[in-house]
Amino acid sequence: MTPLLQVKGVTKRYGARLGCGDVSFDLWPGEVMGIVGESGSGKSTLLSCLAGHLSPDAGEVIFDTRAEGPRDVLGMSEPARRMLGRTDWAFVHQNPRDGLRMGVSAGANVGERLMAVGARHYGQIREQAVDWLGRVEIAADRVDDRPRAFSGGMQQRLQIARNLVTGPRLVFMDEPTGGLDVSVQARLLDLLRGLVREMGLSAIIVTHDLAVVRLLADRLMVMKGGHVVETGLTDQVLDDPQHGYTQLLVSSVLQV
Ligand SMILES: Nc1ncnc2c1ncn2[C@@H]1O[C@H](COP(=O)(O)OP(=O)(O)OP(=O)(O)O)[C@@H](O)[C@H]1O
Repeated sequence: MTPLLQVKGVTKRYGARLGCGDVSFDLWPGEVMGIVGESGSGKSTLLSCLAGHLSPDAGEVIFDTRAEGPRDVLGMSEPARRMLGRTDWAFVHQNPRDGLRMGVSAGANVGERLMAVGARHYGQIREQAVDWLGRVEIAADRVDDRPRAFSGGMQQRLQIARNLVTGPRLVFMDEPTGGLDVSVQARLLDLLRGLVREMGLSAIIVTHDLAVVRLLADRLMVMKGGHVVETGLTDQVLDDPQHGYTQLLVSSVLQV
């Protein structure tokens, strides 16, 4: 089996400051990788490098594309990478406003992703959009409402529907439950877990919240000061942390 994503020695500096240093791992089809660490540990920098939003100073990111097999993401042209972002990849932002079009209806937010991959039949697009709204627990009679009229939790669920409707192979998530009330977070996590399992999604999830990775991630990477200090199966790392920093993180002594 070919890894879905191969990350080799990814390093990003901001001037003299290290964003992330020499990060390497393979992500396998259907696998969910969690990236945890305190604020400033390099999680977002790494995610941005992997998703092609930032150019690393060194390293390779190779993605097994549906159309052409393994391709070097960093060497791709911008249009090719944008196409990947509309087809094989999805990105769920912490703030739904960064991932939604606030000026168009909920149905259009979901439907336009289908159109971007070639869907043309209006009736079918609308039907699929309503179906997806239902899957993220948004009632069909809200299909014509704009996201602005939705609560934070609903906006996040809409962003998830918009991202998953085209059946991506890899979903990047940046603090998907951040900024939501605790009760809303729990519901969203349940929903996400159901979708990840049902669709056999591969995902990379950056979070501060160990409960999120406990529920969603098969494997965990712990970052500190831009470096990966520990990696392993989620339950193993959380139940029997080897690195002192992970032990602090798990015992919640560290404020993350
Ligand atoms: N645009 C930037 N310019 C300069 N330094 C940056 C920039 N973005 C991040 N950094 C630095 O890179 C390091 C890693 O930051 P990064 O945002 O990746 O961490 P993080 O783990 O995602 O933190 P948080 O959880 O707070 O988002 C930090 O030292 C940060 O100050």
